[in-house]
Amino acid sequence: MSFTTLDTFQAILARAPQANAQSLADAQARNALLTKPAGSLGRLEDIAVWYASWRQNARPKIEAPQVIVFAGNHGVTAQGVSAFPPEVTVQMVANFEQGGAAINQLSRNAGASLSVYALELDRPTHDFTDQPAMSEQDCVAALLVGWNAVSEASDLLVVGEMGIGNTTPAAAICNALFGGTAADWTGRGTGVDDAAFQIKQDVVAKGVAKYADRNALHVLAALGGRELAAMAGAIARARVLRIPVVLDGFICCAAAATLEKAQTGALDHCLAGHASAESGHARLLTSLGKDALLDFGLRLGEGSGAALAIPLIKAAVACHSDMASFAEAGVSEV
Ligand SMILES: O=C(O)c1ccc[n+]([C@@H]2O[C@H](COP(=O)([O-])O)[C@@H](O)[C@H]2O)c1
Ligand SMILES: Cc1cc2nc[nH]c2cc1C
Repeated sequence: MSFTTLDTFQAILARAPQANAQSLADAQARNALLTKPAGSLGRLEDIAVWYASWRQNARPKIEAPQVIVFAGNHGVTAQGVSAFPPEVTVQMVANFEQGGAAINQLSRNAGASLSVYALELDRPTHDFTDQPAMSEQDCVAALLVGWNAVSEASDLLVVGEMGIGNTTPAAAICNALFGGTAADWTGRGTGVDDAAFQIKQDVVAKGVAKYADRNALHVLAALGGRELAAMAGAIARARVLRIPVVLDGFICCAAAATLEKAQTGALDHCLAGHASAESGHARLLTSLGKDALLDFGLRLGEGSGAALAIPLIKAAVACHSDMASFAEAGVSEV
């Protein structure tokens, strides 16, 4: 299964598998037998049952989490919307490859594999205040990088990104998809000063005025970037493979939102790993109906907040699958 146009990609979303109702019921039944007062593991119980329903297994394990970081460059940086120069994207890719970035440590800590895909860094997207950031063909190519990056052997997926300037396309996508004003969705990203922050809001408003009337996947092409499209492609492939996904911060969730807008329920296999400090992320999580697992004030990207949540999800599944029942342990029930 693959695709060559945004329409055929959208058709894949429409046919994607749902959670398995029988595994959900079986996991709920198992949860009720475990040696703990009913409900005493709180959200850990909900996470484990949800995970079981996607894996079609009432007693699942997490043994092969995968973290994938996609990197892209953005023509819109010419407008002065980031606190850092665009060369930092390729420099950070080298840092990922040398093991020196936060995501290297967080992936290792979580027992996850890490792979990095640099998407045509020497060919930035177009400045969307001038013309669509990507052609349909460019967007499909980036979606396919993400689609093909997901390992069939993975049992939990984190997608992250690196791209100087990419909080601007993320804000523009959110504004186009969910309405409101540019100020509702625009934050300070890597830490822009007041003057650049004003420019950034104007840039977002300009892009939204041009392209907000398009359907969600065409909004991704016109206002997004290659690493955002690659994240969307990977999240969609994970759905087809029944691999649960942990969403990261503002940019990751903006990319994911294009799937949800294209096909309601397209993110049912996803948890929100954390609430980013980027203003706009809280509103985005509310719009997506997701409640973040962690709220640690992170605003790094790279998949860092989602990777930090992997051990929590592993803990939930370990309790669910490996605890003894009251009968097995000889513990009296009420
Ligand atoms: O994940 C987030 O919520 C997040 C919030 C702010 C910044 N970032 C990271 O910072 C970069 C984008 O910031 P900016 O200011 O260049 O648009 C990009 O590499 C992201 O990974 C990430
Ligand atoms: C140094 C640096 C590291 C990053 N990681 C993700 N986005 C980033 C942005 C900068 C500027």
